[in-house]
Amino acid sequence: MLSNLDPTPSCHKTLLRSDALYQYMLETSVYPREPEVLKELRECTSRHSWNKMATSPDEGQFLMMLLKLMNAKNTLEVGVYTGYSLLCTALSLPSDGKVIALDIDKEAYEIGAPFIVKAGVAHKVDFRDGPAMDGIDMLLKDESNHGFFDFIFVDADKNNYLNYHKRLIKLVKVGGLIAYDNTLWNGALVASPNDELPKYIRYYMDYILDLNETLAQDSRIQISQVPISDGITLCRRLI
Ligand SMILES: C[S@@+](CC[C@H](N)C(=O)[O-])C[C@H]1O[C@@H](n2cnc3c(N)ncnc32)[C@H](O)[C@@H]1O
Repeated sequence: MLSNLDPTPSCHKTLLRSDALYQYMLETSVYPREPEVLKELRECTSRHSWNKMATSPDEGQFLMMLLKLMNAKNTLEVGVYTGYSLLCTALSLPSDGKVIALDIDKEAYEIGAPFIVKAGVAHKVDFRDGPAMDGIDMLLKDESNHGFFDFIFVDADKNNYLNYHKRLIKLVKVGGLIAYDNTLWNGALVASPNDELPKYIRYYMDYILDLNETLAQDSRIQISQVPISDGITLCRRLI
């Protein structure tokens, strides 16, 4: 199931970089180190109409670095699409690691699933079809999941990010990370009121503004907003 909102602009670069510089970075330090199976998944996804939603390869490389540095073992992903970030995660976990992956779009997940199998990491992936809020509430019901996750990646319905945050802060362990994607929202956060913005950018903009302000005030977390891709805010749980 895919949303009706217009996905026109590329989320793969922030306004901070020129196209040429971004291309240079991809060709010099990202593509040469991108595992073959991720490349194949990216190429397969590029034929899909909503391919701009996929996590960019530079952001994927960054997530893989983070997961390795943290020795992450138990992770949760909210918003899978065809699974680029999911496969980055599964490739970075130890062989007994697990990623629970929540999405309402099983059809998109199934496009990427063969690449997860090909990579030999399917045993680490637990895909759960359905609204992410239900999946998260289900996890919360079991107290053994509280403070269980090393890393949580959130890349789904932006209007719910703050509702997710209220819940996810209980699921991530103290010292663990929640990463919210698209927190620079294609640069629209600083657009002037007269600027023409695609419908879906305008629709979610206030939610992202609210999220950014709320995270900045939340004393339970340390934050770092990283201007990679469309912006990712890392929240390390402190208490
Ligand atoms: C930006 S894409 C995720 C991209 C993905 N991380 C990747 O690397 O390709 C957003 C995804 O969130 C999913 N989504 C949107 N609303 C959702 C909801 N309420 N519950 C679960 N998934 C949702 C969409 O189906 C879509 O696949």
